[in-house]
Amino acid sequence: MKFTKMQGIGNDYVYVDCTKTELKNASEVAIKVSDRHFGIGSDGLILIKKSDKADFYMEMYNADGSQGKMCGNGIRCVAKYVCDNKLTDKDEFSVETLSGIKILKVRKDDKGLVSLVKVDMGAPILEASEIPVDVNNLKNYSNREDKRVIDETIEVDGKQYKVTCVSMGNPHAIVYIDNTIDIKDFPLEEIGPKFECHPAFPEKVNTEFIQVVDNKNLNMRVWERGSGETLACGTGACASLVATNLNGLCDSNATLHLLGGDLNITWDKEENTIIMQGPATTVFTGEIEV
Ligand SMILES: N[C@H](CCC[C@H](N)C(=O)O)C(=O)O
Repeated sequence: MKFTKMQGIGNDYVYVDCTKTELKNASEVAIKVSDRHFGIGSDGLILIKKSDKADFYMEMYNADGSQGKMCGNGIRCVAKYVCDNKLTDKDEFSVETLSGIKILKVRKDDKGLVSLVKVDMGAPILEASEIPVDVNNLKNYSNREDKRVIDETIEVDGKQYKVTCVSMGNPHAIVYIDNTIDIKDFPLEEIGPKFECHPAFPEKVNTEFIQVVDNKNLNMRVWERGSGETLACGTGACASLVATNLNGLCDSNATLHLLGGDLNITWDKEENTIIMQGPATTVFTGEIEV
């Protein structure tokens, strides 16, 4: 199998061009190639396919073989792949995902290669049942009229946390940590998995831990459903901007500072859509027996 290894601010995936050939057992292949010792090493596998509703189709798998419905860092790399490999000559095009069709705009460098990608990530989903969140497994859910989950209480491993939940086509729980600690010292490996599999999240959850630096800058670490800690999560950055704005802690545009780099996120309230802008990088190409 020919592949291209790419990363979006350190969130790295193995990309396979399936516009002409099909890949069987993608879930098993995702587990194999993601292994950082016995495989290529990645946060998962992304297949680029033809679509009859958009210019391309992105099929995404986490490192544990589970299929993801949307991947923000991944879709930026899909945009770079299809342009740099001349699968399209457009600078603006659409990519179908399990969470709907996304519109992407690329910026190219002086060699004609994509350096920056702007993605219209669509509207944030805030109603508990659509995220989904089972509010019966939150502590004293406030029974908001709008059925949202904003600054509610969740008990994880006997400790209570305030949580705000947002879907960007995939579920996210956002938790705020105070600025007295260095975010790198937060015990993510211990707490992340307990959020991921908490009964409040029937489809599991991606969990972002946020420090509010000021109303234009947020520090973020993330424990991803199906992949564990990643250096960045595009949908998570979008969900975190929305959650933090809903909690009155940041503007509708902010820079998310992740371990792997920065993402600029805007919540266009008029259109009610989230715009994400960030880089996409090709690391190497290769072949592997699968
Ligand atoms: N783990 C996520 C998919 C990858 C999302 C992330 N890598 C991004 O950039 O949005 C899920 O199962 O919902």
